[in-house]
Amino acid sequence: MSDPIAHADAENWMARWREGRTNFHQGEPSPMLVEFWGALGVHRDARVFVPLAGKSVDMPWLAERGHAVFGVELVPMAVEQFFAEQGLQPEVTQTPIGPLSKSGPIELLCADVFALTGRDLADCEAVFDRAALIALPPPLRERYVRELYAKLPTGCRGLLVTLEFPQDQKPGPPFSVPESEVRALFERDWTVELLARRDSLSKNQSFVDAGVTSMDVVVYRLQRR
Ligand SMILES: C[S@@+](CC[C@H](N)C(=O)[O-])C[C@H]1O[C@@H](n2cnc3c(N)ncnc32)[C@H](O)[C@@H]1O
Repeated sequence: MSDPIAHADAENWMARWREGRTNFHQGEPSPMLVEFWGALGVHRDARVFVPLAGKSVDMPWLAERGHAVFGVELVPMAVEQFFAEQGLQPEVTQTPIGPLSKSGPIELLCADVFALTGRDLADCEAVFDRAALIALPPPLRERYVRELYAKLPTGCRGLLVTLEFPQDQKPGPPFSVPESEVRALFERDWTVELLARRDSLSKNQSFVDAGVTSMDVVVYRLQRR
């Protein structure tokens, strides 16, 4: 990882997992996934890319709907915890960029997402991005969309979940990513449709405790042109 910002960010995530600072993790599938996945119209056997996957239970939820799931997560501890908590014993093979753990329809690659190639993503017909774009600081966000999303194939559909709150009231991650930034990042290559904007401050006590005065969760439907 030659980019110093990416390197510092990676170190930070390693430390978070080591120290158990993983309050982004949800024990239940993301409500926005459950509510809006159907709106994408992705067929059952489509392969779904889950970037910055953590140990998200959104992966088994997608697998239960018939999808093949391709998650990518940087931190080995997250990958180990995912399979242990799901009661699965994956088969592990080595790839040029990291170990790939596979159990049934779920593949979880332990690697830097920026190391993926177009070939790795060529057969992903959909992407689910929760706490991924918004986990990255501004310069990496730009790289993430321009480099990584650019490797997804034409016609690929995505569900993107973001947060919007006054960033000066609480430093990221997660970062507030306003609609204007989402459109500036994606609209060159992707059709962006806002599906929902919901007030979610009362569901995020740590933000209330930090003095944050407003917070929306925002969901977009993406389609690669
Ligand atoms: C905020 S968490 C969200 C995890 C998951 N999407 C969820 O909803 O629970 C972001 C995750 O991205 C991982 N991550 C950060 N930078 C990464 C990178 N460059 N490549 C792959 N994973 C990365 C972190 O280790 C962390 O598990």
